[in-house]
Amino acid sequence: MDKIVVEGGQPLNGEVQISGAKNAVLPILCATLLADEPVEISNVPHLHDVVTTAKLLAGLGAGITVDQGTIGKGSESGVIVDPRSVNSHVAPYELVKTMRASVLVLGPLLAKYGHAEVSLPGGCAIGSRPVDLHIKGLQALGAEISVDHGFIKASAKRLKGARHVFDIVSVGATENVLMAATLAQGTTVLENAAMEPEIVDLAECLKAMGAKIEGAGTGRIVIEGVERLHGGKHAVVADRIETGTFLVAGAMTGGRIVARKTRPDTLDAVLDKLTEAGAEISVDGDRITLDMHGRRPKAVNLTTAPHPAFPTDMQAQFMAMNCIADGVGVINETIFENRFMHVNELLRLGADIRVDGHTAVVRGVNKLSGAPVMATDLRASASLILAGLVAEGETVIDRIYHLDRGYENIEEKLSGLGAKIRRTS
Ligand SMILES: CC(=O)N[C@H]1[C@@H](OP(=O)(O)OP(=O)(O)OC[C@H]2O[C@@H](n3ccc(=O)[nH]c3=O)[C@H](O)[C@@H]2O)O[C@H](CO)[C@@H](O)[C@@H]1O
Ligand SMILES: C=C(OP(=O)(O)O)C(=O)O
Repeated sequence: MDKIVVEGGQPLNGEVQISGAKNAVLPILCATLLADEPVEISNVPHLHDVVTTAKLLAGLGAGITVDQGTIGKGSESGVIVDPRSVNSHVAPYELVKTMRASVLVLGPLLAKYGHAEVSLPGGCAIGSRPVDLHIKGLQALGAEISVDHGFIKASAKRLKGARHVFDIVSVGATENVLMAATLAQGTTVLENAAMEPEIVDLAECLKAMGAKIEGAGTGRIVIEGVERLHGGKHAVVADRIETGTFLVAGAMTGGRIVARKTRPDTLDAVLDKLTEAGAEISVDGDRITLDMHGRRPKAVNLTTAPHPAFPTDMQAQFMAMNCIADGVGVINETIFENRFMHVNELLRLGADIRVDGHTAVVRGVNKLSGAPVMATDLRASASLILAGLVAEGETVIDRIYHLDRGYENIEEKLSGLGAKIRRTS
């Protein structure tokens, strides 16, 4: 099994190109099922989760063409999905269990073909992650849904537009119901919808396919159903979590990082916290420059909450920063019940962290010391790399397959900024 070895102590300096967002490309690939013609997606990051989604779509019968020439090189890598040959409506356990976002084929299959069977995704390291809100939202549009032998079985002649209020804000449930509503009869109004930039990007792609959507990016999305969606082209939005991860790497190491081809307007809460930590941040078009001028970061308090508040997907990385910051930082995780799996591993590197329920109190120490650690989930893996970048000696991170789900070429990108990092098998 591959491991990542990081030798700490180098301040990071230089430019890094940000990839397309994992959390945008996955729903967008699922949305292509709604079309009657091929859909061309560009700025597709080369990630394990993208490969899994492509396998899932291919398993349903869709034609997938990958631009092998450019994918993974950070240029305009692309995927064309031709949904005309779809002949199965079943998402099997083998694929869904490895990637929860597979449940996002439920809404599109149901809306387009009137029938879908999708394996229940089950829990994962960060929490139980039920899909009841997805089911309730689709039922509000008239779907008949049962959960049987571990599968969600959904059917409907044609979905009907309705007003639906989500009990709590859910990114995935908003996406599933939004996609389904594009082909429903009549108007759907989604209240208490998630406002994440990835929802906006999905809506942009759907609109390029002929969908009629207003209000994406607000808590109220209005969708006027259409008879059919055509083919289209869409470029995936930049990954705000990848951007934030590299900026934290710059802040922790006292360096200067330029993140380019990103979307600064999607990162308000993260940039505010980095400024609070003492970073000088400047924004110029699609570039963000972070300069620590060699300073040690100051500890920050933060509470995760739905967008536009501080993202849970950046919590572990900021915890790593607080570990070596000046002062005490209090971190409240309000989205997932078990998203402190990285704490025990950070403790192995010499961090001082106390956890009480959903709160972690992190006292900054003068130095961390390298040790073997184990990645438990995607962002936990990123936090361990960040900690390794400032730890004395070598940090060896095991189970890095989590990392490959969501970061494109992370070793190459960090090496390009001066980090001493390598992958071993
Ligand atoms: C592929 C993708 O885009 N993943 C992101 C998405 O996950 P995901 O879409 O799974 O996260 P949700 O926004 O749905 O989850 C928010 C909260 O709602 C709960 N919930 C959700 C659905 C449901 O039916 N019932 C229910 O109780 C969850 O357990 C969680 O406590 O948003 C999360 C929150 O920003 C991010 O951390 C993930 O990176
Ligand atoms: C939790 C995450 O992803 P997923 O929902 O795909 O597990 C993440 O991107 O941090």
